[in-house]
Amino acid sequence: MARLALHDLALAQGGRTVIEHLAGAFPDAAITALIGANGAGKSTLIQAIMGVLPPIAGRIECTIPRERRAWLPQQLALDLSFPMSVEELVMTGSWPTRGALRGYRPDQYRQAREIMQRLGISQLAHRPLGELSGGQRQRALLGRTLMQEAELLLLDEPFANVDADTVTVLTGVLRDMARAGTTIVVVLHDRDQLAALADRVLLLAEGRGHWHDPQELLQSGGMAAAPAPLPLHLARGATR
Ligand SMILES: Nc1ncnc2c1ncn2[C@@H]1O[C@H](COP(=O)(O)OP(=O)(O)OP(=O)(O)O)[C@@H](O)[C@H]1O
Repeated sequence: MARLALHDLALAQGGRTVIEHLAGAFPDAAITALIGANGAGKSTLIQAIMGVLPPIAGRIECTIPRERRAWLPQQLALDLSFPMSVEELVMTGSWPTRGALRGYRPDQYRQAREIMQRLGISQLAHRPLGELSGGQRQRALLGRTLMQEAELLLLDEPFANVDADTVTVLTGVLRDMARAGTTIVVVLHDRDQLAALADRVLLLAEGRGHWHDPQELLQSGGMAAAPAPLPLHLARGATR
């Protein structure tokens, strides 16, 4: 049985129903792309899976322990004025399992160094977060989830405002994480990114969810040619 499944789920925002009768399982050790027009409810579903938005009906079944669930919010949602270096941010990935007050072991520093190297940010280890570019910041945030050894990773538009090199690095790391067993759900808008990443697709439209095979969806013209966003027939179904 899949480690993350939705059962006749309904979600609301500000008293208005956004999604209804959503059911299905996210495949383990695989990447599911969450797509849909603006306002279709992608971020709402991510919030519900993370447990910060209670369902108004149905339920979310998740057997992955809370300390192994990680969430990369949209970049705009982050407060980066907090004085912290890249290395310190990556190290906080050990907090959910080890606690914030216990100090770090030498092997954890080693692990953080390996992660920063994998992400190409070793030279930025002692740089404050506030001085990073969008791409550098996104690499550091993904580094934190690697440190956490996340088994469920939710990402909300991780490629927005990042450079092409970062897209390549992040894509490789996400594929490796899925291969190693992580269940990944990623909000995407771009056809090329969907082709490069997705093993499965959950399309939200008209308040409902539709599961697709990515190749079938791409071949059927269900997504516009790159790099355009989703086609209008999907946007029309949005419930904003
Ligand atoms: N805090 C809130 N209070 C009231 N309504 C909200 C709130 N957050 C979102 N909504 C509404 O809920 C609906 C779904 O929003 P959501 O952010 O989940 O969409 P989305 O698919 O992630 O959109 P986008 O692609 O623009 O990020 C929209 O109609 C939105 O206006």
